[in-house]
Amino acid sequence: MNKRSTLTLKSPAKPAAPKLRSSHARDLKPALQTSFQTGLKADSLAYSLIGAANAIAQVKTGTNLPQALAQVWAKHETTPQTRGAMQDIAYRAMRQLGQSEVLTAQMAPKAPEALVSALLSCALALLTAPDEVKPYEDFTVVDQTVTAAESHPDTARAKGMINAVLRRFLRERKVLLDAALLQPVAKWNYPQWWIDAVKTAWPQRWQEILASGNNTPPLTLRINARKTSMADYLAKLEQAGMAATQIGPYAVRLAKPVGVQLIPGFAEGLVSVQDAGAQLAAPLLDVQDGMRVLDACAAPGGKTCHILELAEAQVTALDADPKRLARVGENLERLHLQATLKPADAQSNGWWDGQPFDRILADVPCTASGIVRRHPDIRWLRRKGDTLQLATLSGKILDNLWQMLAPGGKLLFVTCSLWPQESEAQAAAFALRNQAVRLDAPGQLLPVGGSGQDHDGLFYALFQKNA
Ligand SMILES: C[S@@+](CC[C@H](N)C(=O)[O-])C[C@H]1O[C@@H](n2cnc3c(N)ncnc32)[C@H](O)[C@@H]1O
Repeated sequence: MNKRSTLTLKSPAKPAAPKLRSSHARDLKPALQTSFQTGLKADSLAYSLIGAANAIAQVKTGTNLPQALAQVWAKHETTPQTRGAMQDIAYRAMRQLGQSEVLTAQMAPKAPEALVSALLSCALALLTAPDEVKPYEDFTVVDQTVTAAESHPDTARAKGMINAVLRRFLRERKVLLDAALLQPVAKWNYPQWWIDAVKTAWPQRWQEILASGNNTPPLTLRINARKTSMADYLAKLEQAGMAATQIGPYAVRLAKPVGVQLIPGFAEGLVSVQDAGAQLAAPLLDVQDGMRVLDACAAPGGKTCHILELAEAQVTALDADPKRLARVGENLERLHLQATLKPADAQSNGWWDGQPFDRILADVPCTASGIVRRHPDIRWLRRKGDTLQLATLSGKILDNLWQMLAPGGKLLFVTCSLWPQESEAQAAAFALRNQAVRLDAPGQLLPVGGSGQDHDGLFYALFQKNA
């Protein structure tokens, strides 16, 4: 039996009657019924909408979006197309969440329950998309959102309200949007504390930074210098009919993002996917053949592999998360490279053999506020206090690693943060505490567009230990 007929069998013509909760009282805040099978057709927009809404509702309770989507996919029948549609809707919804929630508050008679609110956010993200990238007709979105609502016990009672809200939005779109956009959270689509933090840190460029975080990211590749050259790989892309631009010594940006399975030479290890800003790390570390190198926060291994593509070094790749460390192993294998993998805490030295390292890369855990265009859920998951907590952890990691650096050796400190507390202030305090010599490095790279610039927000500081 083929996949399609399996789907049809599982999909009755009429949605199963939703089971309503015994209590619908708002203050009980019931857990989401994430496993409920809706009976919708897996290839319908309604199915994708309720799946995406489920993921968004989970993000609101603290799960990151990739994990939330993976959970939805694990519990519900999906095809690659359905997963693609759910993902697309969920990412759009995250990028527009501020606007959608303000619009919902304007139109809904009372605060909707979690899944209802998430479903409305998914629908509104589709309805407010600019015409040129609008994936569905407005009337289809409204009809399918109501069908989705009807199919699930957490939303069925709100079906009428959802219908009324979406139809009102279509009738009064301009007035409603004009009013909503007076609120910064709706205009910029970030929590207010985040907007304030960007304004404080980057008073001249805060608007550009916030706006760029709502763009969809490019697909940038890193050429494997061991296996190919920029000229040869660009020719290969041209042969494959894929338009691309060189945007760094090893960086190529594809005009149109595609799945990795469609990238020429990916499986053979000719290229990897890596942001152009992240590709600065390995060259800055200045690794020479034969050196002992520690990549202290290595997973998933983008920078580990780049280091090994540039030099025959003895690399130890450390990460506190063994599952993430396994991904370093997979990447090394695809690229035919070798490193010693250590699941361990970079704050301690219990795992260290006492032999100093010539180079240390400290790509420390941080708020990831510089990579929100790739991870639009981060802004809704983070809390203001996270910055200080993560800066304290990374300060401990840096001080510990410094003990393991050979005299004359170099340590490269990297974050993908926009907050100075995690980056420049941390670098300055570290240099002072350890009498580290500060060498030339880019410092803060802001994730703003412009000619020749297309990278995430990263911070680089390079230190040398006195010989
Ligand atoms: C920014 S990511 C590293 C990205 C990686 N360098 C790359 O280029 O692919 C930070 C990593 O630090 C790891 N981490 C967090 N706390 C750690 C600790 N105390 N010791 C070692 N690794 C840690 C996380 O598991 C995460 O994989």
